[in-house]
Amino acid sequence: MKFSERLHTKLQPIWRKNHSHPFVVEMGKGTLAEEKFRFFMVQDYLYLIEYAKLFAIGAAKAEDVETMGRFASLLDSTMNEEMALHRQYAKQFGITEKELEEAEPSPTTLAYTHYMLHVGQNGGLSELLAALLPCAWSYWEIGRELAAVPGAADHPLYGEWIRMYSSEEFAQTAQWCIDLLDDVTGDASELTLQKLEKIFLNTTRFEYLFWDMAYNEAMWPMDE
Ligand SMILES: Cc1ncc(CO)c(N)n1
Repeated sequence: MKFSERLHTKLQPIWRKNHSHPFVVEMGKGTLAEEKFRFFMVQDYLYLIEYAKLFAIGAAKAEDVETMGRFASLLDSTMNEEMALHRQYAKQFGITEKELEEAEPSPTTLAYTHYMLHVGQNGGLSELLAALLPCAWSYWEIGRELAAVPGAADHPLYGEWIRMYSSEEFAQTAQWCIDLLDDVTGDASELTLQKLEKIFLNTTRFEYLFWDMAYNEAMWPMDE
């Protein structure tokens, strides 16, 4: 069994919880409150600034030119396509790019991005991939699931988001990360696989926290 299949099978219970989070479900139905989406967009922009750095670190850690080039293009598409979606939504909400960049990260955004960057900076390529894979993979699956809901992809506010994450290009990004992780773990020991599984589990859990944070618009509770 490929390592990615083992991860996907083993983590199905949490994976399902992520996909059935009210934020995700309501986005598909088109009933999600606009303020929750607005909160998510801003936090996700801050998240993506840090997430993109993982691709830069991946390029630096790549062991061949082809892999290095793929990381470079993932860095480019995250910053210039995925983040362009957020900038476009921000404009619609009357938030300037400066306000977007200078927004205060929520505790969950801080914890998630710092965990990923810690793993990416201190581990090898396989640790870095285990940390970033749940992000690309779960959004791809969520995009596809929501696109299958009749009318969801045409929703005036959420349709654009659904079309981005169910796009062929986003699918290719996720698939490339899956294949590379399988490739680099081809002859890894069971002990190594277990360590990687923990990292994948943690960022999968952080994905849940991120939906939950957005749904509850959760900043530091002691500041309220
Ligand atoms: C929190 C989060 N996870 C994954 C993605 C997909 O890139 C995203 N935009 N945000």
